Amino acid sequence: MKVYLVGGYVRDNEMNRLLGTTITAKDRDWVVVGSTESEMLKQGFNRVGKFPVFLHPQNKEEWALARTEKKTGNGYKGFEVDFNPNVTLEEDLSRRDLTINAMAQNPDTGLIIDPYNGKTDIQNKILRHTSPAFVEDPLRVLRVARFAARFNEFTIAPETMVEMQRIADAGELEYLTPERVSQEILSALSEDHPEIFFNVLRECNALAIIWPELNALWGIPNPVQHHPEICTGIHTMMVLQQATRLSSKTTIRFAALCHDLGKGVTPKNELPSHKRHEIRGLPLVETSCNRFKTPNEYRQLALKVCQFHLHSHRALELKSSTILTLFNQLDVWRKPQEFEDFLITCEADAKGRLGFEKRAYPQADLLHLAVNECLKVNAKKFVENGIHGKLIKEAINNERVSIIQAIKNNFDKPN
Ligand SMILES: Nc1ccn([C@@H]2O[C@H](COP(=O)(O)OP(=O)(O)OP(=O)(O)O)[C@@H](O)[C@H]2O)c(=O)n1
Repeated sequence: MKVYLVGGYVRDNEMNRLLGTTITAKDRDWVVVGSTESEMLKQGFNRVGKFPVFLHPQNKEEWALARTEKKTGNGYKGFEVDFNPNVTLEEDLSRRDLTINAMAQNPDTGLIIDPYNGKTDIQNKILRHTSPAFVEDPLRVLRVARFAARFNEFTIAPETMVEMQRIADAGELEYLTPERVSQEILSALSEDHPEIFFNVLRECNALAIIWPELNALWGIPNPVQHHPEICTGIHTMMVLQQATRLSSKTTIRFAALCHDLGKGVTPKNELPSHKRHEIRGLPLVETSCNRFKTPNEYRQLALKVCQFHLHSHRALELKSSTILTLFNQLDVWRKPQEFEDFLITCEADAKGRLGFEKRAYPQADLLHLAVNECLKVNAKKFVENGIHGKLIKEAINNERVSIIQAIKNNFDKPN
């Protein structure tokens, strides 16, 4: 039997060598040629997962028998896998998604085995599918989009884009499980250019299937004075970029994507105005979160940003009592960190507009300061002064409103 390093580990190291990048290569994956399941088990490997994949008994690295795959049904599940010991390294590499992911390395000599010219594609910064087997796994449409978001200087080969469109148009993406789609989306959100992920999915007609509520935003106009970029889809991508610049949290980036979903359902006769889009957006955020089974913190932040982002933008003009109501609605007393994330997302919304990128967002400073000062007010002082029952809450609220008013007085109104 022979073993080779494969996949992301080889790709990342070759990128560093050929392009001078400094990617920390992830865990090592191995492919085993000329062996069998029983031989692997005899050597102490443990079998994991559905495919002939094993874990090394000591270091727990993944070792997989070389295999070929043939599609037998729709979507991701219908596969016939052949892992007989005669499957060659080249055959195994040919079933892999992209040429840059289809290289192997001999661990003894360091030699790179590169039958599909992955090195050349790295040098030319091209994401190119390895073989016709690409279409056999629809998840690859999302993977390519994710790699485009990660390696943002790379372009997708035109012939690969054609294959991606073909997969989307054939309805194959509908067979992907929500878990796999969600995993790809959340991991794309942690890349440096997540907006590229969504733009690529749009380009190959996949976004309409994967996330129709988001896709609906392209072509929906906004009033030009607030949105020189006009299109809500373009605006949303700009907000995502700003959110990415301001924070590494994927919850914030997800909320940025969801904040204007309501604009996609504004009645045509009301355009380009979007009254009540914050409320109209709420069920669409819920639908999106249900579909992707997002963890609760994603849903909570996205709903709050969707409903209250305009309140944040208008903070300098709002009455102090309205600001206090906003704080109560946002539950800032119990969730101060979520409130910070809310403010960052609102700032991203304000800056994610053509020509507005460098504008200050004093609203966040005001609200941030106001919450911190309001948090210092507690019942103790009022109890000591003989106030009881319901009146305590009222006294706390009154004091908080006065504090907010004093802070507002110190803030300049925007021009
Ligand atoms: N749908 C898939 C998933 C994986 N692979 C192959 O399996 C390897 C390992 O997959 P995985 O660990 O999921 O991804 P990586 O390419 O290592 O990328 P990442 O850094 O995102 O984990 C890939 O390089 C690729 O050769 C594939 O061809 N098609």
